[in-house]
Amino acid sequence: MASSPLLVEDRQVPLDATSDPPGVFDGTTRLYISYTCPFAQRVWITRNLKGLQEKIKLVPIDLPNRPAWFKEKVNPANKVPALEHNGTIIGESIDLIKYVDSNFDGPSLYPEDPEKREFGEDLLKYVDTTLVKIVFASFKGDPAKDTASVFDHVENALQKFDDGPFFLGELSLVDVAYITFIQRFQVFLGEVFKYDITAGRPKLAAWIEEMDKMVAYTQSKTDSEYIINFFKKFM
Ligand SMILES: N[C@@H](CCC(=O)N[C@@H](CS)C(=O)NCC(=O)O)C(=O)O
Repeated sequence: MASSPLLVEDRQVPLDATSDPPGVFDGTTRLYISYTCPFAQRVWITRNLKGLQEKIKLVPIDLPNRPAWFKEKVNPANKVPALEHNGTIIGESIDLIKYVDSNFDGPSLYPEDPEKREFGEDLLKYVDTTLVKIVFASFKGDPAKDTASVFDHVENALQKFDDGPFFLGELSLVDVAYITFIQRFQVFLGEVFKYDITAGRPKLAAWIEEMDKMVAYTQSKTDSEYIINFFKKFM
């Protein structure tokens, strides 16, 4: 299992419409994020887990008041996460966590075992195409009922490999891809709907507990109050 580096970084003030751009394409590797974006958080955690705090510079952006140069010079899609590396910009969080894992030093976050890799690919597809969509849609309905199939899917997936508490046994990119949304859904559904997503799901409860031991992840968390207020817009 990859160990979490102990380095906890101070948060910088996000760049906004009044900020000058960094020296884009000057050879520095930069990860553009928003501190509150669950997609960007996946890449941030991957960078931390691999111990790349010195090699990949974090550039937080104030998305609601983002600088014009972000779209013009950095990411034409105008979204975070975006990674500036070797003269190019790469986006899309799932592609990016794989890219960072394969193209930088640090412990590997994807097992070699073909069975685990195949299962991992299915799970990496499922999270954004199914889980996130169904849970968001449930905010307008009855989450305890409407989300049962997806959280049961997660519970069952966590039972497949018994050589560790993580989706593929050992810690991998799959855990990183899921935790940023699962944490938010746990907070929001618990607070607003009084629905505990871990009730009757011991593997899910144990997995969240295990993830909470990793400073590479915990230092990237968004606070509960922000999550609750933001997700209320989707009700
Ligand atoms: N599919 C993308 C989604 C990225 C995304 O939607 N990022 C949001 C912030 S959480 C964003 O940049 N939104 C800005 C906008 O859409 O204008 C990924 O996985 O990276």
